Amino acid sequence: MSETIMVAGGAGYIGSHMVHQLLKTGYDVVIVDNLSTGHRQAVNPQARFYEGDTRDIQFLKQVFAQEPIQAIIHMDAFSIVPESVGDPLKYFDNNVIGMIKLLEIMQQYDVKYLIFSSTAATFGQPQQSPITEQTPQQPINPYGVSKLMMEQMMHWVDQAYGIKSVALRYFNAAGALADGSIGEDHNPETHLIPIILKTAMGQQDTLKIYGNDYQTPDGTNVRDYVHVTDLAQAHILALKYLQAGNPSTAFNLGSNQGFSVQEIIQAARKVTQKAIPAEIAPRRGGDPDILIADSSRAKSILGWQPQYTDIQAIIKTAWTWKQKHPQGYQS
Ligand SMILES: NC(=O)c1ccc[n+]([C@@H]2O[C@H](COP(=O)([O-])OP(=O)(O)OC[C@H]3O[C@@H](n4cnc5c(N)ncnc54)[C@H](O)[C@@H]3O)[C@@H](O)[C@H]2O)c1
Ligand SMILES: O=c1ccn([C@@H]2O[C@H](COP(=O)(O)OP(=O)(O)O[C@H]3O[C@H](CO)[C@H](O)[C@H](O)[C@H]3O)[C@@H](O)[C@H]2O)c(=O)[nH]1
Repeated sequence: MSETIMVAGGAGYIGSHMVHQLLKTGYDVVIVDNLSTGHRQAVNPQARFYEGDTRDIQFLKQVFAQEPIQAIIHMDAFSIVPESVGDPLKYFDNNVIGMIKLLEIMQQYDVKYLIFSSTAATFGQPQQSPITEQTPQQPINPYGVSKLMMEQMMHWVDQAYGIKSVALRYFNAAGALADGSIGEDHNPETHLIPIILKTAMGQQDTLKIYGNDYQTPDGTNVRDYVHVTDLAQAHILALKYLQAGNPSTAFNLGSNQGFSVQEIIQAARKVTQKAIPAEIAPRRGGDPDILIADSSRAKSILGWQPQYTDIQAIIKTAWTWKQKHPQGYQS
């Protein structure tokens, strides 16, 4: 019998790719999602879907009473940096309380393995680049703080109850399944690549570049873009790592390459063959200058081998999704 894995947030952008990858690998999948930022249409029909909120322990009990869940992949959270700066309590409420309730249910139902979507935002404005797992975590926005608190809870519940976990600190998730059947659709969209592609499609006139006075070669923020299916694969490897009896830990997941906002726009112009008008706008709140991952530990310990190493190839998958779904999901 195949193992049953719960994907919390499985109707979201990264979650829907996670579900696809698990099903393709032969796992049995349960999705829990309240559709607050996810989409019904992104729910894979081969998985069993329970619509509800992870902060609702009665709802979680109903799910766990019915499903033989052996591990949780915890992707449900709010994750927009500038929004978290304006409304920190929204982030502490959803992210931190959601984690407490998921850990409670794991303890009650003796579920031993947790793989968690953490983030580069836990590092804040790091003093070193690229960022390793040894780099101090000093978040500079409420989103990053909420994720660091969640990582810290995982440490203590391992000590107390033996719940084993891996925190995967993604850098900037990008791209879509190569066939363009699922992809990124947030409303409002705040992420750079989908907004660039909206502009390429003519759905907005001009792309705003949030600041060109950062401490970077061209003054615009530098980020490390990692393909969403490569991220999904890392979770399966992390689960196997825990099931082999290895200790709880964290890994940084990125491409080890940094691209400025200007460089991403240039790459997208090449992929789409569109002009993509852009203008400099004031800084957005909470953006660190440069975030680049050192993912060598994930490669050596998990055997993670990202398939996408070229930024244009990553953008091309997002463009395929956008061309097939110009208005995103219908529901
Ligand atoms: N997108 C990135 O670049 C990035 C980078 C680092 C980390 N992450 C993390 O990865 C995870 C997934 O990100 P995403 O971009 O796919 O976001 P997303 O908003 O597309 O997906 C999150 C999903 O969780 C669901 N959800 C949120 N709160 C919930 C709750 N309380 N109960 C049930 N369902 C809930 C939403 O409806 C949505 O389907 C998040 O935890 C995010 O913090 C994302
Ligand atoms: O219209 C836009 C949108 C974004 N940007 C810039 O593009 C860069 C990337 O911004 P995104 O919003 O795409 O991504 P973030 O780096 O803010 O954050 C993302 O990656 C982080 C990890 O690095 C977090 O985990 C978070 O969940 C996820 O949203 C930033 O410098 C931002 O200022 C623009 O200039 N114009």
